[in-house]
Amino acid sequence: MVKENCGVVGIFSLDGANVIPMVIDALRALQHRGQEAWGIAVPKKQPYKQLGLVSSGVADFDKVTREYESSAAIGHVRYSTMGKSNLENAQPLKVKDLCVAHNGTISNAEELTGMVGGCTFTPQNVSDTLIAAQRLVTLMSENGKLGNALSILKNEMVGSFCFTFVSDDNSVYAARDPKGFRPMVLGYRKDNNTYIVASESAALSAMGAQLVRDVKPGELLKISPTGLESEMFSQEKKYAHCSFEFTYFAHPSSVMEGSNIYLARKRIGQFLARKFAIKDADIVIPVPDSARPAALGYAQELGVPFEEGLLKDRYSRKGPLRSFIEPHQSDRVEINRWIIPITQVISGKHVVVVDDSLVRGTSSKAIIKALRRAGARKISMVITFPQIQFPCYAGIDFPSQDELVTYMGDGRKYSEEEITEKVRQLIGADFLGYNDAKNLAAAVGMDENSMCFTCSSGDYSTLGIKPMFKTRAEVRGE
Ligand SMILES: O=P(O)(O)OC[C@H]1O[C@H](OP(=O)(O)OP(=O)(O)O)[C@H](O)[C@@H]1O
Ligand SMILES: NC(=O)CC[C@H](N)C(=O)O
Ligand code: SF4
Ligand SMILES: [Mg+2]
Repeated sequence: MVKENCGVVGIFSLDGANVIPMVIDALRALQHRGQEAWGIAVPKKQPYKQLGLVSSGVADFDKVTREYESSAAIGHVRYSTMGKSNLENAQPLKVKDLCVAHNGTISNAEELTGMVGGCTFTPQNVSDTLIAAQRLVTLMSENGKLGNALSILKNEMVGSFCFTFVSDDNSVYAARDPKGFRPMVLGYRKDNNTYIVASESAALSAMGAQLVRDVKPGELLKISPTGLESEMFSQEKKYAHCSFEFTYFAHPSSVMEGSNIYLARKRIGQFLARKFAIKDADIVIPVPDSARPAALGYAQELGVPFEEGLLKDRYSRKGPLRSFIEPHQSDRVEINRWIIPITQVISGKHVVVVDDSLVRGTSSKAIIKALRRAGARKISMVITFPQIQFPCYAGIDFPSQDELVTYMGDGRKYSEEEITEKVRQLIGADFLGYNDAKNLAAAVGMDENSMCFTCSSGDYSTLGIKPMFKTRAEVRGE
């Protein structure tokens, strides 16, 4: 029942400008966070929603801009986590007079359905966002304000959220969960006196807005005709910013918790080269696209030539898409099948191939096969994220152990080294090395204890649970 990482945006213009074109630009800039569906909501209307990429709706942009004209709006790009990847579950969702866009996972949505009533839970039909929104609206009718409702919901729910809301009374709200699992920033555009809240600063750059700051974990922002207001609905001090954002999810141009993602990835590569100094390598190549900055950092640190040895086929059916966030395994395989090696770069060489993560192993299996076909003499693979052995319940789409490449399934306890060796054999590399949490946090320049590493450590204390691992079939009903 757990996968996530959508992109959310909320915009309010104090000068009364029509913010719809800005929402569209922001959603396009957040496309890497969700490629299944997108939508926009304004006060007093049902949300506008479409399946597919934002760019595929280009023919309707003018019409949407006219028909949904508003100085207050929210938007969403979806990477489905609970509930089918269909139009009904696409976001924003509307409950009474509140529209909501959600990045995150409410992993105990099943439990919460008991509190909202009228909903029969099955992993196929439930949308955690809808359950959370229904619960919030109920809590608001009992307790008055959104801040009060969030301070209750945070104790009832397990998981993570960054919400943007637009209400029929013409206000935009944004809230970030108390641990700050998912990213969220506040921006401002001077020329039309407009505040923007978005998952990443890439969305601000896309519309010529300035980054003001990160939204604080546990903070609720309200933007209305009287301006910007902030209140804290939680006083939590121990944060758990998702470390996976820094290696894979976020856009390289974004600034997150004060660090630019491209530069952070380059440093992660440099630090990884100190951990695995493969001095007899002939070339260093990235797995396109997200590992590029890390591979560059790795190569520069080691003094080994950086080359582009693999290219994504951007003309194939799913060519421009990210494979990992596709909902179906067949599409993940298809995207990786069309990564083309350059034989003249690879042939006869000891290649260090750098990737940002090894989760289900779909990508590495395909990549190493392609490098062998292109005549690589030796293949060493280094991964900028630590070994993933445990499901994520706070943000990314691997809700079960059985879908992970590290899962051995025989009930025996394996050491990290033994698992690395098994995975190495499975993907067909000559060497496999994973980063570790300490090295990764040091490269980003953050305190390791303020970051989430649950999927590698198995320590679920930040979520306050001791999970009973389920299979993907049980969790997703697939
Ligand atoms: O082990 P896996 O389950 O295959 O997942 C990890 C791979 O998937 C991601 O790439 P993706 O194809 O999503 O796109 P990108 O690198 O171009 O962003 C990630 O960068 C790894 O390459
Ligand atoms: N990726 C997300 O953050 C998804 C939000 C929500 N859980 C959904 O399934 O739609
Ligand atoms: S468990 Fe892993 S993927 Fe999930 S939020 Fe934590 S670091 Fe990110
Ligand atoms: Mg990749």
